[in-house]
Amino acid sequence: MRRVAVIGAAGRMGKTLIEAIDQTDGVELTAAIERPESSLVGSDAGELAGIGRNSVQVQDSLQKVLGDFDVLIDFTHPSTTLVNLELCREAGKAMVIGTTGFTDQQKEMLAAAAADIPIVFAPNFSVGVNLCLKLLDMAARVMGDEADIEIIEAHHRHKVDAPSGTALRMGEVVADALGRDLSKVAVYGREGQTGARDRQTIGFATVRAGDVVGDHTVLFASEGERVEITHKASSRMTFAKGAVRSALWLDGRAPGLYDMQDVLSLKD
Ligand SMILES: NC(=O)C1=CN([C@@H]2O[C@H](COP(=O)(O)OP(=O)(O)OC[C@H]3O[C@@H](n4cnc5c(N)ncnc54)[C@H](OP(=O)(O)O)[C@@H]3O)[C@@H](O)[C@H]2O)C=CC1
Ligand SMILES: O=C(O)C1=N[C@H](C(=O)O)C[C@H](O)C1
Repeated sequence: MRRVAVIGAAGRMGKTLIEAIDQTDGVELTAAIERPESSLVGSDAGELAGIGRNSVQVQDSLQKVLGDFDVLIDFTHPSTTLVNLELCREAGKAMVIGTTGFTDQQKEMLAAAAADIPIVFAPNFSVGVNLCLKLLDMAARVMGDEADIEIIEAHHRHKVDAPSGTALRMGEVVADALGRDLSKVAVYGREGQTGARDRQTIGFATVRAGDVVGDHTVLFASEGERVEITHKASSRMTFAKGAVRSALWLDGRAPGLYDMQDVLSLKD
């Protein structure tokens, strides 16, 4: 049985992860952690997630429970994840990281830690989005030189980073396929007298509204036709199931930085 800990246990993803672990054979929730100031510390993690009592008490520190799990699932905030990363690295614990909003420098810290522990790090753990990444590579190679490329994403009002990690990854996949450097060609929103569109650019547009779980569209628009590749998540369970699948996949894996494409065997 794979022993799994969830940090950010009271968050939107934390609660869904606890439910997904409960629904999956071969994994067991052995620790749940929240911010020390949280009023939910000490509560029952199963009750918190709405699945009934599971006798896992929410703890106020990862350090206290380092001996109690094999893999940590972390969907929190970049600064929190980086602290957890060092603790897991020292303790030799595997990690599944779903947090988004890291800077390039912070991503390098994840890569450095992966020299010592196995980590699955992905901006989106759904099967559908990872399939879309493959389709985007193909669409960019076929249409990219002729088409204007725009990436539109929508999320719930509580999301704190923009564009979404998924939208940025989609941009990277398209830019890589076309031999472009995303940091040079990305345009994050437009306003005023912008001038005509530069064909090389990849545009991003962000919507934040209500309870949208996560919508992404990549538009390839040329003269006379356009292709739109769209993914819509209607439940966080799709992300949670992918993260739990990753936790199982990490069992016995060598140190390294992996992503959901590795877990799904989608790499060439
Ligand atoms: N890769 C993927 O497939 C997906 C990624 N995400 C990403 O996951 C992250 C979390 O999203 P979401 O669940 O919606 O956000 P929430 O704000 O609902 O959850 C984050 C949780 O982490 C807690 N937390 C923050 N700091 C600490 C700490 N030091 N110790 C323990 N717990 C802590 C927060 O507590 P508090 O509220 O008190 O701050 C909160 O409960 C985001 O970066 C989001 O983009 C989301 C969905 C899918
Ligand atoms: O914050 C969210 O909710 C989500 N974040 C991820 C991202 O930034 O791409 C994935 C998903 O779309 C939901």
